[in-house]
Amino acid sequence: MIELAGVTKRYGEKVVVDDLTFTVRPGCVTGFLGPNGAGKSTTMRMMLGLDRATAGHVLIDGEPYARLDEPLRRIGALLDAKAMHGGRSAYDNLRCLALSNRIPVQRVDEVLQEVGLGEVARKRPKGFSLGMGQRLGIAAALLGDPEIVMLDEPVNGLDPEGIHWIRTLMKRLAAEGRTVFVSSHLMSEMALTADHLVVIGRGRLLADTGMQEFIDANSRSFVRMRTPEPEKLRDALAAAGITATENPSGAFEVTEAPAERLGELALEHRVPLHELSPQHASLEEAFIALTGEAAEYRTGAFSSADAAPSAVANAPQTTETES
Ligand SMILES: Nc1ncnc2c1ncn2[C@@H]1O[C@H](COP(=O)(O)OP(=O)(O)OP(=O)(O)O)[C@@H](O)[C@H]1O
Repeated sequence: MIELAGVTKRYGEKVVVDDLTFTVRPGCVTGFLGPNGAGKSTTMRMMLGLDRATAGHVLIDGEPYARLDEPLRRIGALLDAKAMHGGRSAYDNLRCLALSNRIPVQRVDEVLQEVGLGEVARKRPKGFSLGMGQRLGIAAALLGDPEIVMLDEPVNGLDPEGIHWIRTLMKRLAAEGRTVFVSSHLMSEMALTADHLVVIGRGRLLADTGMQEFIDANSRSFVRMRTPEPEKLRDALAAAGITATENPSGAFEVTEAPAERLGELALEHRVPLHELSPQHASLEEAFIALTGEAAEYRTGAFSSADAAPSAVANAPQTTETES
């Protein structure tokens, strides 16, 4: 378990992590999301004692990282896959890590096999592809067989097979009762992997909630209807007291009634339908709706007005400007 209480990090005048309090629990995959520059890596570095918090504290299974006995056996992390010594073989990199952390050296072969680098164990990481480097970083994180695994953007550079592999690995680690904390910008991947989400924007906590609850709370579900006789559908809906919005392509969007009720209503009024489809928002839509205002760097293509109305209404206030 990882517990953060009031964790704040300032660089000069700039507050990059602002009073974060949340707990990462065992037995599930917790996704850590936030726009570029939100403070995710800084938070992870503070969890590992690599950066000192300006205020507040982080506890790893009840203790600060610095006080952990044999820390690699408690928490394994991938923060920067390029941190390996490029001139030393993959095997030697991990062997040094094992020896300095009193981890049996045979574990090196086990983890290299596990991440699919068994055949290149004697090769130097400087010749590795981005994906191979990520796998080696993950091998290092798993070396001590830790109860807590923390991965910063682990799918960076991985091909589809590699992405599938890391997803399966994280789910297995969580199913074994371990604590898995992972950051990623790939929303579709996160939606498939994480059970729980912690979302930050400009260093502040925006959400700490289950995956489905997050999507439900930050997006709008509706039923889309298309008909060649819009006048008739308008009348039928109005007669039933149901409000619909019509989008520029001519489709009707209804939030007030389920698809079953709308289908029956159309039948009753003899309105031909070309489409009757419930629409559920994706994690990506919910994420953009929640973090749009908090994004430090974004293109002009998105404004909060593009977000679903209910999504904007549900988002916490994040309108203060950065110092
Ligand atoms: N050593 C430092 N000195 C000053 N500012 C820093 C330092 N490290 C990070 N920052 C700033 O802190 C903010 C948060 O950075 P951080 O890398 O933690 O964000 P992130 O959420 O991981 O971003 P990304 O998704 O782009 O990796 C950024 O504005 C960054 O410029």
